[in-house]
Amino acid sequence: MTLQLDFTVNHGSFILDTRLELPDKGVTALFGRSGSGKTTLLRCIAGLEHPRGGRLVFQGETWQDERTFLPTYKRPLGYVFQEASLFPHLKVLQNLEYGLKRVPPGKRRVRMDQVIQLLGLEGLLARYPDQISGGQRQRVSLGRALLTSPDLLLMDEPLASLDATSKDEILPFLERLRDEQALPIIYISHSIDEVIRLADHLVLLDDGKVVAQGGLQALLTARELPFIRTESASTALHAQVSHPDVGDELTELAVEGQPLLIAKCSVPTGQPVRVKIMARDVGLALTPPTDTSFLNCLRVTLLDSLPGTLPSQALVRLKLGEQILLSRVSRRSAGRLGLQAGQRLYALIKGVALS
Ligand SMILES: Nc1ncnc2c1ncn2[C@@H]1O[C@H](COP(=O)(O)OP(=O)(O)OP(=O)(O)O)[C@@H](O)[C@H]1O
Repeated sequence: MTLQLDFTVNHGSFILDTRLELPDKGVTALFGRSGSGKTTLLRCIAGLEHPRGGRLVFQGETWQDERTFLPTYKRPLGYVFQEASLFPHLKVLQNLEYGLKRVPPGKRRVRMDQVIQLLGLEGLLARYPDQISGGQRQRVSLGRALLTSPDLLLMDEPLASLDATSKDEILPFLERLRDEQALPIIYISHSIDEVIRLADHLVLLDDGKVVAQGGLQALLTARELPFIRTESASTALHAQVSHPDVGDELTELAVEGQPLLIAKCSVPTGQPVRVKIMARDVGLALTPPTDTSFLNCLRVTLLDSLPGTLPSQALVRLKLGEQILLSRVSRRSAGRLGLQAGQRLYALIKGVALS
C-alpha cells in the first residue's frame, strides 16, 4: 500500500472528501456515477488541483503536504484523457518522440521500439492524427504517456469516446500493459465490464466520498454494495491454466483445485488468469447432475441468499474455496431446494469468459 492520499476539495455544492491507501501495483479503478468526483480525485493526484491541507505520498515520496506541492510537470506520471490530445501538425512518430524527449536519456526506462510493439503502432508512424481512427489515436496517446517513463499512469475514461469496435481493439492492449509492465494504473471508468476486465482493485465513489474500496472480487460480491443487485451481477474468479488444449476447442483451468472448462485460449500451463462468471449463468443442484448440457459443475457451499433484482428472483452467494461465486435463481427454485447457509451444493456454470 504505497499511494496514500487525503484530499478535501470544495467546489461549492460539491465536496470531495477522500482518504485512501491504494496499492502501488496493478490497476485500481475509480468507479461511481457521473459527478461522484472521480475526475476531481484524479486531478488532485496529478497536481492539477491544489486543495489546501491535502496530502499525497507516492512510494514514500511526498508530492503534497502542508509544506510541499510538487507541480504536475515534476510528478513522474502519465495522464491519458477521454479524448486523445495529440499534436495535429506532428506525425504519429513525432508525437511519440515528444513524450520520449521529456525524459533525459539516462532516466528513460521505456524504449520507443517497446512501445510501438506493445501498442501495435508499426503501421501508423508516418501518418498524421487525422489520418488514423479514434482507437488508434488513443493508442498513440497511451504510447506517448508511456514514453515519459512514468511511475504512475492515470487514465480518465480512455475508452469513453470510442465505439464498441474501437474499444475491442484497444482493450487487449490495455490488458497487455497491465500484465507486462510493472506500472501502477489508476483508471476511471463508467463501464463495469471494462472494470471487471482490467481492474485488480476497486474504489467506489459516491457524492465525493469513498463508499468502499478493496479487491475486485470482494467488492463485486459484497452484500452491502450495489453491484450484486444489477442485471449484470458477476464475479471475477482467479484461476490457473491446467491444460491448454483438452480437445473440442476447450482449455481446462483450475479454480480452487476444481476443473473449469472455457473456450480454448492460447495461455500457457500454470499461467494465472481471471474469469468472469455472471450470476445469471450459474444454476444450482443438490447432487451432481449427469445428464445436462452444462460442462462445468463446481462443489460450493452456500454463504447466504439475498433478494434478487426482481421479486421473483434470489441472488445466492456461494463459497468456492477462498473465493465467492454468485448465482441468480428463481425464488421458487430456492424454496424447492430448501437453500440455507452452510449447505453443500453444486454450481452449474453456463458461460465463462476470460477477463
Ligand atoms: N472546477 C470546478 N468548479 C466547480 N465545480 C466543479 C469543478 N470541477 C468539477 N466540479 C463539480 O464537481 C463534481 C464532481 O465532478 P467530477 O468531474 O469529479 O465527477 P466525475 O465523477 O468524474 O463525473 P463524470 O463521470 O461525469 O466525469 C461535479 O458536480 C462537478 O460539476
